[in-house]
Amino acid sequence: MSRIAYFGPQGTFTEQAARRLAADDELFPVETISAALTAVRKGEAAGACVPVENSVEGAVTATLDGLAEDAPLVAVAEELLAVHFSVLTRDDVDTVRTVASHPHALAQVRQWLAANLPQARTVVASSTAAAAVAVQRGEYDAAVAAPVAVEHYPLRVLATGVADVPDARTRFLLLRPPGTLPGPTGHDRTSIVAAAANRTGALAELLTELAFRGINLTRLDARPIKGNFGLYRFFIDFEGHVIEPRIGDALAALRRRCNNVRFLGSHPRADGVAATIEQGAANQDFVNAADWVAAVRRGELA
Ligand SMILES: O=C(O)C(=O)Cc1ccccc1
Repeated sequence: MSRIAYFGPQGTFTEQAARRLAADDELFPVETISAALTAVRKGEAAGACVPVENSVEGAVTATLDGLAEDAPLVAVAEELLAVHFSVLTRDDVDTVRTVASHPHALAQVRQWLAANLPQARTVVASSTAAAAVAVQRGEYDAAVAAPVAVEHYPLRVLATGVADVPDARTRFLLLRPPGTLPGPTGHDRTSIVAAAANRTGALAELLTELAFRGINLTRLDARPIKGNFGLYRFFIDFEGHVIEPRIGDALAALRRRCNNVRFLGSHPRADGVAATIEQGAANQDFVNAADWVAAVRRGELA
């Protein structure tokens, strides 16, 4: 049994994801995403569970920035959670004047708040569960939190199943130090981050290397490189596993074009969607083509 840090405190959506991703491990909460990554880098945790993207608000920037900087970590598994919120308050609150939550949660209930608590001001908390703690302490009137939060923080449930977008989902990663990779399944995702050069077509060249090999992208995010205004890192997720010939070939090409490519992991997709294989771009096509070149070099074929 190993120790896994998760973005807490207790009762976050991330804790629920961690329970699924590391069911046999000892989980412990930390206050920020950055602290979860640091715990792994310092060897205080064998892994970390953090949110990475959301179908309504997009990237979780603390996770992306944390993965691009400092010692490398790799994603070995992911989990997808359907996200519906509960709105929690204290018994002594008559009128809700302040509503606290994680920025991604507030963004997903904007319309509900406008319709149901129009008088309330929103306040950002470090996580949904941290907002529940703050309400319990009397700092704010209500929290937008995960349904499980009431099991940890005895608050009054004002509303359940709150979500402006009914099928909103958040994806979470289990991150570990570089080591053994999970095996390929046919429904994998590979993630990289690269700082494309600041010249015409640099990003297009990276993407073209993937497109040429029939590799389907699943996400593209840009993040500023701090301290270098106007320069960006690109986080690129695509179908496939680094062990596959077509993916290995693409990664080698990206590395040729850009020597700061960082590999962020290959692992099974939580939604089980199988990789798209384009005509002439199956792994066997890559193997056959390499064999053909080898035969030509041996002088056996022309
Ligand atoms: O704050 C939490 O509970 C988290 O785990 C982050 C988050 C916030 C909003 C939606 C999904 C995950």
